[in-house]
Amino acid sequence: MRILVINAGSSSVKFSVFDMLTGEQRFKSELERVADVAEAVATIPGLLQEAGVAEIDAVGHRTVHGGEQFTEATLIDDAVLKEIEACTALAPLHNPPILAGIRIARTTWDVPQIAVFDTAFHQTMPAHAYTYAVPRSWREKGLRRYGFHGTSHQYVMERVAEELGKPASDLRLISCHLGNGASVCAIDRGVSIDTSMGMTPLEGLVMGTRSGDVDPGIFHYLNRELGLSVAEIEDALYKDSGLAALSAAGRDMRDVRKRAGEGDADARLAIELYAYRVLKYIGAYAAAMNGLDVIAFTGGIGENDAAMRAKICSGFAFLGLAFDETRNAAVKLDGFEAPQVQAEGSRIKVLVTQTREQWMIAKQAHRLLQRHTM
Ligand SMILES: Nc1ncnc2c1ncn2[C@@H]1O[C@H](COP(=O)(O)OP(=O)(O)O)[C@@H](O)[C@H]1O
Ligand SMILES: CC(=O)OP(=O)(O)O
Ligand SMILES: [Mg+2]
Repeated sequence: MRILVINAGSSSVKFSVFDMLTGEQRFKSELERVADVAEAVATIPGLLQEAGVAEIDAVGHRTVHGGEQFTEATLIDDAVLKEIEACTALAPLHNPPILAGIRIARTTWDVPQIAVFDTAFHQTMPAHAYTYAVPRSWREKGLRRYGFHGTSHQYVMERVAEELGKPASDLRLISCHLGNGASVCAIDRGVSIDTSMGMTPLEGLVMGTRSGDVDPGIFHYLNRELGLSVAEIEDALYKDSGLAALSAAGRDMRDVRKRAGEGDADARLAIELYAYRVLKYIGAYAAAMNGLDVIAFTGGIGENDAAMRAKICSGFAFLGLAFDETRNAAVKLDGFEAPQVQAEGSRIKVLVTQTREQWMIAKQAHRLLQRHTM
């Protein structure tokens, strides 16, 4: 059984082919800043042919928004496609390219296509975490927090549990997925109980081009004072905010770091603000779980930016986190390892690991197909 996975995120499209019998990755391709996901998908059959893996048994699609209707991996048919389309308004940056990918994949590979949802893992959140305090008639329209990056947070949970030799049900874990999009998730004994993204992937942390939390009061203010429409404001909060707005270095943390190193005050503030927002969420989630055993970092920034991890973790000495700067600085991930970077005797453990969204998607798709053929 060979599964092709398509992961269309906000800053890249990642393709992988896995042999499910051995778990081996037979093909991998990552395209950055893709203008047209359908076009990117169209190049894949040729690349698979070259790699000698042209025969595909199923396609797994990372699907960002599944609303309330999808709580697990789902076989895509016309009706499911329509339901995913209905969630598009909730993730305007993510769902359209994903849908384009699904449509072309269905015509390219005549095999089962499975949607695996970013939102599914967070369907365990209690009402007090997912409800917005807004009029009932709005809430009846689906206005609530959903959360994203669930596939990544779930992988991190499993990997951390494996590394520590304890079941996830024994751990209070905060997973920090710091990529181009970024979110923090409170995983209380194996279950997502809160996460920083909300109804859309706009809430929460400072991201590459997204603002994260802002006061909803800015909408009317900007409309009144600058004559901006609601659509223009939303567009700017998604695409012209975050790191990209804070300094002239743009959305890539590597460039922000470089400028900050040259003494640029805006870039320094961007880093400060980024770390502070993550720290605030970790503090809140430690309280929400009545304690904290592990902080885990993943995503491009979480995996690679040792100084960012150090800055965030420096805020938790009061909870018994003793950080090992040397171990942290030495982390260089090139596989599935999950090094620990706390000092000896630290009450809170800190792990760093590469996320494996594509592998998780393949596994869930595989499990679904096995259930269907039994
Ligand atoms: N060595 C590094 N130091 C700091 N940031 C890094 C480093 N390598 C990658 N990043 C950051 O990771 C982000 C992309 O993360 P990634 O998880 O690959 O994104 P995506 O959300 O598209 O999946 C970018 O902001 C990039 O700057
Ligand atoms: C939901 C989300 O923000 O995804 P990504 O980080 O891939 O953009
Ligand atoms: Mg991503």
